[in-house]
Amino acid sequence: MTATNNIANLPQKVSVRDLDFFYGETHALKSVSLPLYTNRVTSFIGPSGCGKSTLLRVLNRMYDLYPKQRAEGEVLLDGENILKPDQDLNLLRSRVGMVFQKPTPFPMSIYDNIAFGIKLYEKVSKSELDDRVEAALKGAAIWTEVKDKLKASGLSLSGGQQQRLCIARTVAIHPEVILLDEPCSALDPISTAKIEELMDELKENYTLAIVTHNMQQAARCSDYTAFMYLGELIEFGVTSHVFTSPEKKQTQNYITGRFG
Ligand SMILES: Nc1ncnc2c1ncn2[C@@H]1O[C@H](COP(=O)(O)OP(=O)(O)OP(=O)(O)O)[C@@H](O)[C@H]1O
Repeated sequence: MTATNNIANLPQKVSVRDLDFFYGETHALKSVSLPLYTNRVTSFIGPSGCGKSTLLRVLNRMYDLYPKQRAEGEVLLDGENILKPDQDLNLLRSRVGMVFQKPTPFPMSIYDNIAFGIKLYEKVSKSELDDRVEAALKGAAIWTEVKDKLKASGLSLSGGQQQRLCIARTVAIHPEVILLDEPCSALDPISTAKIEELMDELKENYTLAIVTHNMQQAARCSDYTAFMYLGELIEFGVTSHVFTSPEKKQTQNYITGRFG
C-alpha cells in the first residue's frame, strides 16, 4: 500500500491494522491497514467486489451476525481493539453508526424513527426526548421539511428525505463514527447534494467513512481517499493528491475510468 503525500499527523479515531476478513473460504480483505482521522471524511473507492462494504461492516462488527464470517487483525477505536471477543457489541454500535445504500426507515412515525434508537440506549424524559429528536432532525438537515408532520409515517417521505431521516436516526444516538455505504446511490442529484453538504457539516462532530462508486463525490466530499482492489488497499492519501497524482498505476486507471 502506498500512503500518498502529506498524511497529516492527525489523531486517528480508528486505526485498522493488518486486517484480514473471510466469508467462509473467500478471503475478502487482505492485510488492510489504514487510519480514519478524527473529524475527517475518508472515502473508499474501487471496483465492485474489492471489499469496500466488507471493510465498513468490520468497523461496527456487523458481520458478527453470520457465523462463517471472521476478521483477523486489529481495529482500534480510540486505541482499543474492537475485534476482541468480549467487545460489547451494543456499545460498539452506539459509537459507530451505519447508514445503508437503500434508505431504511422503520415503518413508524418520523418522530418514532428517531426516538426508537434513543430509547433503546438511554432512559430519557419525554421533554428531553422531544429535544433530542428535534436536534437530530436539525443535525441531518431535515427538520424544516418534517417539523409539521412528525406523526406522519417515515415511509411517506421521498427517498432523499428518507435517507436524511436515517442519518438523523444515526446522529440521534450520538455516535462518534458514522459509516455511510453508498448513501446516495438511490438519490437524485439534488438530494445527493444535500447529503454531501450534510457530510461537510457532520464532520465537525463526527468521524466519517463513505463508500462510493461516484468519483466526483469522493473528490468533492472527502478529505482522504482509500483505493481498494481485489481485497487489498492499493493506495491511501489526501483526496486531492490521490485524484490528481496517484502513486499507483491501478489507482490512475480506476479514477480515469479505464477499468471498474
Ligand atoms: N455474504 C457473502 N458471502 C460470501 N462472499 C461475499 C459475501 N459478501 C461479499 N462477498 C465477497 O467478498 C468480496 C468483497 O465484497 P464487498 O461487498 O465488500 O465488495 P464491494 O467493494 O463493496 O463491492 P460493491 O462495490 O459491488 O458493493 C467479493 O468477492 C464478494 O463476492
